[in-house]
Amino acid sequence: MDPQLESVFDEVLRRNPGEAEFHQAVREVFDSLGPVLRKHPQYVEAAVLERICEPERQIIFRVPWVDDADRVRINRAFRVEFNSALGPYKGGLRFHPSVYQGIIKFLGFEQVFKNSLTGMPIGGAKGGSDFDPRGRSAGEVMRFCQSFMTELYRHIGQYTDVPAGDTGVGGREIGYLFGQYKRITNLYESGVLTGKGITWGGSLVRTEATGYGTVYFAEHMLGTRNESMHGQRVLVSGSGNVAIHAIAKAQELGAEVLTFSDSSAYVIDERGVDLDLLRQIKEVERGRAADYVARRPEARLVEDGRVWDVPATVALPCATQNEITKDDARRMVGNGVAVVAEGANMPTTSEAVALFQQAGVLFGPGKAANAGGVATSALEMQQNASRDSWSAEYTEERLAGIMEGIHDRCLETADEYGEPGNYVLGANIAGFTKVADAMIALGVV
Ligand SMILES: NC(=O)C1=CN([C@@H]2O[C@H](COP(=O)(O)OP(=O)(O)OC[C@H]3O[C@@H](n4cnc5c(N)ncnc54)[C@H](O)[C@@H]3O)[C@@H](O)[C@H]2O)C=CC1
Ligand SMILES: O=C(O)CCC(=O)C(=O)O
Repeated sequence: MDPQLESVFDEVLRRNPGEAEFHQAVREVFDSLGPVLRKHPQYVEAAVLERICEPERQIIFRVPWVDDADRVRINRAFRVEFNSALGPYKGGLRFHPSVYQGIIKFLGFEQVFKNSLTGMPIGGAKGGSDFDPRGRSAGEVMRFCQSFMTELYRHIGQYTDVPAGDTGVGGREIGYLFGQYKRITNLYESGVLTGKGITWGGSLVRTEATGYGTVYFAEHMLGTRNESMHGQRVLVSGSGNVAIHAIAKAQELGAEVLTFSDSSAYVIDERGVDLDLLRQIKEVERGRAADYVARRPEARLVEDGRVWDVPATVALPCATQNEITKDDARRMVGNGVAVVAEGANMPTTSEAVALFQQAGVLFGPGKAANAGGVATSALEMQQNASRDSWSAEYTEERLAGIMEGIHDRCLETADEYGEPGNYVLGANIAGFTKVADAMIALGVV
C-alpha cells in the first residue's frame, strides 16, 4: 500500500478496534488508490481519505419487543450514515445474529462506492440488527420491525436517508417497517424506503434486480472473451433474494446452474436447479436445503463440504461475506472456474481475490457486480418522486443499461490506470473519484 494511504489506514485500525470486516473493506479500496493520489494530490490536501473512512453519523439503538411467549426481548440496532456527498444516504438493513458495528460499517463503506458507480444521485449507508428472524413467527417479526422503526423513523426521510432490504429483510419486513413509519409520521412518504410492494409504491423488477444485475455483469465479463452465459456450468451459493434471481436470469440466458446453498448445507443438482421447487421451499415454506433434496432425489445434499468444490466455469457467490477462502479459490481455479461475479457483498477474502487475479480469472467485485439492486432502488425513488409506475420491460431495460455502464466504466478506468481487465481497481477508482470530487466541491463538511 502507498505510504500515505498506509498512515491513514493505521489510523482507521486505531479508531475502529475489533472491526475486522470494516478494516478489510477499507484495505481493499486503499490498495487501489495509490495511482489516484499521485495523479490528484488535491485529494490528499483536502483530507478526503481521512474523511471518507469516518461515517458522517452512526446511530446505535435498543429494540425492545415481546415474543410469542410474552417474554421481553432486547436487540441492538444500527444505522451508519456513511457519506451523503452524492445524495441522500441509501443502503439496506440486515437482520442477522452476526450483525455488529463492524459488519454494518463494512457494508456502509462499500455502499458509498457502489452507489457512486451506479451513476445515480445516492449517498451510502447501511443498517440492521442482531435480531435473528429464523424460527420467528410473522407476528414476532412484525413487532420487532415496528419497534425498530419507532426509533429509526426520526433519522430517515426521502431527502435524508432511504433504507431498503438486505439479508433477513425482504418485502414482508419492508411492509411492516413502512406501515409503522406511516403510522408514526402520518405521512404517505413513499420515497422513504425502497423494496416496497407493487401496490404501495414499489417498483417492478426491484426484487429481481440484484441477482439479474449480477448475471448481466457476468455476461459482459464473458463478452470480453467472446463468450456468454449460454452453456456455462454455474455455481451459485445462497438461496435468498439475490441467489434465486441470479439463478433465474442465468437459466434464462442458457446456463446450467448446478448448486445453491444455505447456512446448513449445499445442494448439487447436475440436472440443473429446479427453480420453482427452490422458490416454493425458500420463499413460501421458509424451509431448508434438505427439503429440496427430499423432493428431488436426483439432487445431492452436502453438509460437510464446500459449494466451491464442484467443477464449473462461472461462480456467483450470493450468500454472505468471506464465503470464498484462498483454499476455495485454489480449488476453483483447478476445477476450471474462469469468471467470478460477486452477488453478495465481499464474499471473497482478499487472499482469494489476489489468487483469482494472478490465475487470470475475471473477477467482478460486489460493489460493481451487485449494484443493480441499489440502482433499481434509485429507479424506485424516481418513480415515487414523480408518482409514476413504470413497466417491467422499461425498468429492466434501465437496469440492463446501468449494469453495462458500470461494467464499461470499470474496464475504462482500469485501462486508464494501466491495469487492463482489473475490475477491482477500476471499480474502486471510478467509485472513489466521483465521491471525492463531490466532497471537495462541498467544502469541509
Ligand atoms: N438484497 C439485495 O438487494 C442485495 C443484497 N446484497 C448482498 O447479497 C447477499 C445475500 O443477500 P440477500 O439474498 O438479500 O439475503 P437473504 O436473506 O434473502 O438470503 C441470504 C442467503 O444466504 C444464505 N446464507 C447466509 N449465511 C450463509 C452461510 N454462512 N453459508 C451459506 N449460505 C448462507 C442464507 O441461507 C440465505 O439463503 C448479502 O451479502 C447481501 O448484503 C447485495 C446487494 C443488494
Ligand atoms: O437497495 C438498496 O438501497 C440497498 C441495497 C443494498 O443494501 C446493497 O446494495 O448492498
